[in-house]
Amino acid sequence: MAEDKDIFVNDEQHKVLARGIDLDLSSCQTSTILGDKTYVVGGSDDKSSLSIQIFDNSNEKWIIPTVLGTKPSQCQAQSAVLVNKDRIFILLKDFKPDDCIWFLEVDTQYVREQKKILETEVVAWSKGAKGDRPMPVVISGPSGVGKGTLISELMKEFPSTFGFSVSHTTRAPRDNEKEGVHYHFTERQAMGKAIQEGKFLEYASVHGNLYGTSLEAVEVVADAGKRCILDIDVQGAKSIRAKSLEAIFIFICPPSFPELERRLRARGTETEEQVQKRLQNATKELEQGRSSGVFDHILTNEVLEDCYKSLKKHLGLDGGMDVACHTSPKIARLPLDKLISETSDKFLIHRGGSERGKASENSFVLDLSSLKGGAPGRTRGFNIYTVKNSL
Ligand SMILES: Nc1nc2c(ncn2[C@@H]2O[C@H](COP(=O)(O)OP(=O)(O)O)[C@@H](O)[C@H]2O)c(=O)[nH]1
Ligand SMILES: Nc1ncnc2c1ncn2[C@@H]1O[C@H](COP(=O)(O)OP(=O)(O)O)[C@@H](O)[C@H]1O
Repeated sequence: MAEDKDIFVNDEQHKVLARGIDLDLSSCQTSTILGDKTYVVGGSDDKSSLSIQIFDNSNEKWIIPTVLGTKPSQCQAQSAVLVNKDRIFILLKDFKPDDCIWFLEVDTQYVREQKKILETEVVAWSKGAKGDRPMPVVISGPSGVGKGTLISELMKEFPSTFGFSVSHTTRAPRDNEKEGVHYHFTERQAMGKAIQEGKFLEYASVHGNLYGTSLEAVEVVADAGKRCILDIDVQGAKSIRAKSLEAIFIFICPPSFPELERRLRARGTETEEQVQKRLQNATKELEQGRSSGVFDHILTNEVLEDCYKSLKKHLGLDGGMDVACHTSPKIARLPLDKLISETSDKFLIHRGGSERGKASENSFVLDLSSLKGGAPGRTRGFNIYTVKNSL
């Protein structure tokens, strides 16, 4: 094992910072250097979130960056270290094991893109999550074609395999719809703000209302070890495809236009005006669905049972087993009072009180060598394991 390099901010790294930055060590402020910039995390009076400041060593000025992504709340950073030369790995204090690993991206592709768009200094939070994300399923099709019906059949038959991505929408709830189950019903202004803050994977204006998939909606399903199903329109499917998010894209067609109209009216959930709007949009959606090249499979929902069978076949579910795509992440209990040490892209985490620099049974290795994903979503693909004394 390479020699441990102490990166705990309270001592060694503090010395590196002899450039006029006084860290507030009582509030566990950490600092990390990348090029000319020193990223200082934590230490605000507001204990409800971690503050971030950047000291530009080239002109000795402080910068308050725009902070994107979902931030950790109510916490103090215990340790921080640069990984991959583009993000700061941050271990939080007093947090549950599943919640203490975070990444503050400072120079990833996402952050560089956002800097260009926003024309300001940008950093982005991404929560560390164990386990890989099973490939999501995107289902699109015109209103009334039977998407919801097919999805609820899948969820009923395979409750451990699938989880539904609950979208946000500005449309009013229908009588049978529940907040947080069918949609997160929201005000346009609040949704616009959340979109600006980078919290959405995609969004689109459909039938006069705003609809969108938040990153959180997809990640909570993946966190539960389930395969995410998204019921979104063609524009949303296109934008997910463009982001190269690995997914299976399925488009559902009606057997005929009159049958689509019959189903939509028979459902009885829309006013006449809304039915007309949905039917008008259906022509364009059907054209785009069939010809856009976005969809991997195009199914016709004539007889429900047949279409459902065909859907299952395309999803590799002919066997009918209901199993989670991966078991819930088994995470080694991370010690609280801890120090971390770096050995290339592996980090040794010592339980407080153990002799520093010596691996013990109380030590853990955090292996970041296969990091995947990142802001504005979760960072996945790392491992945690205990260290044997022989290391
Ligand atoms: N782009 C996008 N479209 C969505 C989202 N959620 C729902 N939609 C689409 O919005 C359209 C209208 O949905 P809804 O009002 O529930 O009506 P329904 O399709 O008749 O059940 C449908 O095409 C949905 O697939 C989303 O998060 N993003
Ligand atoms: N294959 C089918 N044959 C007849 N009716 C269907 C079929 N599939 C769905 N339906 C009915 O059509 C209506 C619209 O289906 P729904 O799942 O709400 O569509 P979507 O979610 O695409 O808007 C519902 O009343 C549903 O019961």
